[in-house]
Amino acid sequence: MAIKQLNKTKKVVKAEKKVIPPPASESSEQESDQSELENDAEEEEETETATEKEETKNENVTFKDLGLMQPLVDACEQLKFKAPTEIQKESIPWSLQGRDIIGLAQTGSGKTAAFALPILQALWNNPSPMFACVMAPTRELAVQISETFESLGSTIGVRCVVIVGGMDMMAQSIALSKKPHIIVCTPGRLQDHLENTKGFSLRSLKYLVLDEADRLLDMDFGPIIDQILKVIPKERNTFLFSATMTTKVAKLQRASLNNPVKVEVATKYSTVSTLLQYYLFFPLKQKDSYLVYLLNELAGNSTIVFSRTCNDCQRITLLLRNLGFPAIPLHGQLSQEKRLGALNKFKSGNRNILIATDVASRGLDIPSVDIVLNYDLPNNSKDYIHRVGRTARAGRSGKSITFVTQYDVEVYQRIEQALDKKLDEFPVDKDAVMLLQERVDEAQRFAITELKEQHATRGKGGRGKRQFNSDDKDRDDDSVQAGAYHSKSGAARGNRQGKKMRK
Ligand SMILES: Nc1ncnc2c1ncn2[C@@H]1O[C@H](COP(=O)(O)OP(=O)(O)OP(=O)(O)O)[C@@H](O)[C@H]1O
Repeated sequence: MAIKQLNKTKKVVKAEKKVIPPPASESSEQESDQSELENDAEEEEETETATEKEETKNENVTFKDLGLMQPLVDACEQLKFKAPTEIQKESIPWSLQGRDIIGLAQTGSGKTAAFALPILQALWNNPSPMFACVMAPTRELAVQISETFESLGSTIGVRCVVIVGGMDMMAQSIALSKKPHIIVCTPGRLQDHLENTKGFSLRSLKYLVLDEADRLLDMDFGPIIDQILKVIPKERNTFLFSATMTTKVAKLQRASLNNPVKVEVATKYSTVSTLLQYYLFFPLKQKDSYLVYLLNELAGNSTIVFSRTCNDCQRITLLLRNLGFPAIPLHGQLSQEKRLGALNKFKSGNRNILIATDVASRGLDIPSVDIVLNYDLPNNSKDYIHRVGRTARAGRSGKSITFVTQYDVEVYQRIEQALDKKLDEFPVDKDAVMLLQERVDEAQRFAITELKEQHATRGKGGRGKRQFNSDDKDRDDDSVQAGAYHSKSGAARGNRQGKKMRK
């Protein structure tokens, strides 16, 4: 194979190279996981230096040229995919040749179809139940991947099932007994079925995909993946895809790849050129005022606000609703039904402000997202890349604004370092922000009282002991969207309905 030297800029590249050296010890693996969280820069040093690349020769490649059969070419056309994206161009021919793939490409660059299309073609050529298993780190992402398989495979009658936590085990067991072709799952629930569902096994599996592979191979999921890998055939194809692929040998070792082709369509922490990234620096005590100011300024845009914890997510939602913003929360302490409901409302435009934890940071494809606000800084550069990647997808434009307080400077500088660029400060009218402070403080006090009430309800062990279910339901109705929010905790709040912040 013709090979050229790695080009550090955003070039389409191709590589063929055995990347799996001998196993590392468990302890060194844990250390490396830890250091990855603590310092992204360290990982950079471990990037393989010998990776060999080749530039794309033909810019006008079609889906047909990649070797895809006509029904799949037709499906792409139906989805209005005019031409393959770079990662599709570079990986699909290898996948069709039966190679294992490590695929790295920017957020929103079409990685899902890059792994789904060759699997669907292989399924067509050799149909069998339990043909492929796709794992994803979040339930919402699993649902979305399944939808992609179904739309791309509609012309060949593919049958998919989604196996994720928070949903009824029995209904899933029944769905599995119907022998679907493709299982899209989160690892924990799949393991649960492998252990407890009679008659279910993955012994005939031909393809395993780890989407957001670096996340799936980390400390949280890794041990479960290890267990699953023990009970699936070694003779299979394995695809790893992510926008921030790990280069840690011990992690890649975990996936038991067989002489994989590494396809990189981006440098490690690159973001798309259509994404405009900004930061805002201010004292911590003004954080909520800045948030409210920005949401006012950016009213009409579809916005995701990322917070660090479920509690913060819930508090910010209540605060914004008290001020008349159509905000909806998405975090791991909501019931699964609520999570999917929130996502659907946001996707459909029914609510245009989603307040989310990192449960929404990876993989979710919501074309209409205009703005990502990092209310709290992400833990590391990888999470930053995935969060801001919820906008500016598939060639569209988008903006991200990251809040930086006096306590965040070090982490923020590490992110800038990883991005290898200095971001611009987002222009604001500071006097206008100051004018908001009093009303925001007041709304904040109400939000905190309300949050305490929610916690008290949960503590009593009623429905959804661990979840923000019932109270949240009260909030999440159309009257809230209209800003006509009525307080349970005092008439005073009702009087504030008129004080809407939105222009
Ligand atoms: N060839 C194509 N032409 C046009 N649009 C495409 C093409 N392939 C995929 N898309 C669309 O691009 C969007 C992003 O794709 P996808 O969700 O697979 O991105 P991704 O690379 O997996 O992103 P992330 O890293 O955030 O998970 C989707 O809406 C998808 O339908």
